Amino acid sequence: MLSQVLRSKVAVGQSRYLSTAAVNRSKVAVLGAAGGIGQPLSLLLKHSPLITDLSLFDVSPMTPGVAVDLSHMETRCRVKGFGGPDKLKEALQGMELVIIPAGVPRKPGMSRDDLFNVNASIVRDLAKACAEVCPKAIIGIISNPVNSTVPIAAEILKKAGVFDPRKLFGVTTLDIVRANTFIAELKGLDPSNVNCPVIGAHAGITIIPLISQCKPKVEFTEAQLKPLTARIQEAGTEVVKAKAGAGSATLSMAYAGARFALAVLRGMKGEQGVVECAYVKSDVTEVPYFSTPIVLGPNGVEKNLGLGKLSIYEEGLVKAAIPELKKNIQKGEKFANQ
Ligand SMILES: NC(=O)c1ccc[n+]([C@@H]2O[C@H](COP(=O)([O-])OP(=O)(O)OC[C@H]3O[C@@H](n4cnc5c(N)ncnc54)[C@H](O)[C@@H]3O)[C@@H](O)[C@H]2O)c1
Ligand SMILES: O=C(O)C[C@H](O)C(=O)O
Repeated sequence: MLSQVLRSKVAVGQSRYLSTAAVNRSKVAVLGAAGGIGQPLSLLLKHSPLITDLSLFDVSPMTPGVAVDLSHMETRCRVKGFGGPDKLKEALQGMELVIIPAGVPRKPGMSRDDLFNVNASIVRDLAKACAEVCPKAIIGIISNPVNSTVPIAAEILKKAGVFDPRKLFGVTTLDIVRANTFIAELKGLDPSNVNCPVIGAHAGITIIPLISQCKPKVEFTEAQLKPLTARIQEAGTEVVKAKAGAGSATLSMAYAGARFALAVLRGMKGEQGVVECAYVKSDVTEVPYFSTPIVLGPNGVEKNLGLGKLSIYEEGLVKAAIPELKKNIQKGEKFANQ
């Protein structure tokens, strides 16, 4: 069962998961819900007892059809579909958590930054609508380039006077999912028992796996560590190449997006000790947005757990990432304020 797969990573214990589900359930919107990520992500969310109402929005006219399709699943969550730009505000009414996978994906040869020209304005407009209709909602942004789209959304929310740094997240969960999987493959472990923090952000060298902090503890020689780090950093490109022009990761991203959304909901409902790495407003390094492990609480970020103890190799990775990330952030902020 899908919920069991997610549960092993998303819940501390089954009884806690079920009792939380019984008393507290929530309203969640997916913006970009008819897309390659949006559809399987909505499927996984519809499967969760943590959600009462799922609001599916996409500019595509097929969105109401996606909602009707999902609504036949024998789970309690109600699903509504909203297709077309004029339906956006209606879709956002009363939402507590908004997950945004709207936007174009990469083709072979492109960087995530090459998506900026199209996706920046999509995220800007969706953030504007959230600021107006559901200003207290927690927002999780999947749309690339995440390193820049999160600062764009932050600037838009600031302009509207509703920015709460605890409530805006760039979704980097897929990097953790990949790190866990690749480490497990190399060490012959069950990936569902591996937990490797991945910090920084979500593009190339800004993706920084902290293998020295992996649980259970794993040892690699430097000759093994470098290609493993590079594989985690370039895993998105591995999928883009394999899909040969048909898009980027959708199914593993839907899994990761659901893992993230359900963790946020568990934190919102008061469950203690829910931790996910995510790209947030941060003073942990010299750049204003940085991904680190975050304790999730009723208002989103409860506590930033920071970098932890880094190996010398990992310190080098952080140092190399900062100038690139700084440029990505400034580009997003400049766009939003022009
Ligand atoms: N953060 C991550 O780890 C991660 C992982 C994979 C993909 N992504 C990114 O997610 C985005 C979506 O990827 P995909 O494969 O689902 O693409 P897709 O093209 O399959 O789907 C995107 C959907 O967004 C919709 N859309 C476009 N403009 C919109 C708007 N203004 N409002 C609402 N919906 C809109 C489209 O109609 C489409 O249904 C891409 O930018 C991709 O790079 C991020
Ligand atoms: O690689 C991409 O373009 C999509 C996504 O960011 C990923 O990491 O799979």
